[in-house]
Amino acid sequence: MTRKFFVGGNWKCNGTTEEVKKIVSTLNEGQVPSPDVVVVISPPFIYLPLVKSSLRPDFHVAAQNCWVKKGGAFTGEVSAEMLVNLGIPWVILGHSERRLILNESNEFVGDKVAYALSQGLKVIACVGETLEQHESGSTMEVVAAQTKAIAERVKDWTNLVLAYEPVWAIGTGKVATPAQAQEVHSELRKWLKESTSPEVAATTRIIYGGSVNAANSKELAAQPDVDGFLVGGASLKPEFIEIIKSAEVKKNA
Ligand SMILES: O=C[C@H](O)COP(=O)(O)O
Repeated sequence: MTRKFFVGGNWKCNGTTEEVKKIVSTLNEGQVPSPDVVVVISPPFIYLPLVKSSLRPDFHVAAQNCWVKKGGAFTGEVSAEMLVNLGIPWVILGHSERRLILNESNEFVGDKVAYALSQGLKVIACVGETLEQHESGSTMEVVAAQTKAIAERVKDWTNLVLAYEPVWAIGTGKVATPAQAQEVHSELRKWLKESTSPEVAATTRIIYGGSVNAANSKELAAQPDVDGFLVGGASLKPEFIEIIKSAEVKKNA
């Protein structure tokens, strides 16, 4: 069963209009093996229309969050319906920066994932352990609990990509080794097989995020259970094109 390589660029809360135009122009000029890789660019909400209208058509756009249910009197929120209305196909949910800084619980993230999928959005759902949890050996326990909250609410995993992002590797320059990433991805796939179905386990893409750059992406991509990346800092730089090209490693695998 082939899982199409997936590379997401999460711009987080970065960029001015001028910078956004520059990054998009670099992306538009990049030579990438597009039929073999799904590329999804996730700018802040305010730049979604600009990026959507100027980005090359073979790359897709994602929001970085959406509200947990139908819109209404929820000041400051953006609903899944609004994203659909704007023609935004993807949304990132459960990023550790939201789980930890904004106290989004496993259940809340699970509810968001289920609602966004029900509205027709495709979801990149993030899971991952903190440094403390990593050092105490509870990585799988944490990641399984986060994934369980999603699995309890979602039956159809077709439009769901899981991003394993160890918090200790995010923005720190301290990337998980290929072996560490492979171990968690493989355990997570095993968990999916036992807790959902063999088909979901075989077809769901599990992508890695945390200090991915052009220098480490090929070795990470070579791991059998690493189906792509969610890239933060490096997605704002021209090297993002090189990271996308690491999809080539899968062809030769
Ligand atoms: O969503 C992306 C991750 O948080 C990784 O960020 P980073 O590549 O800057 O470490």
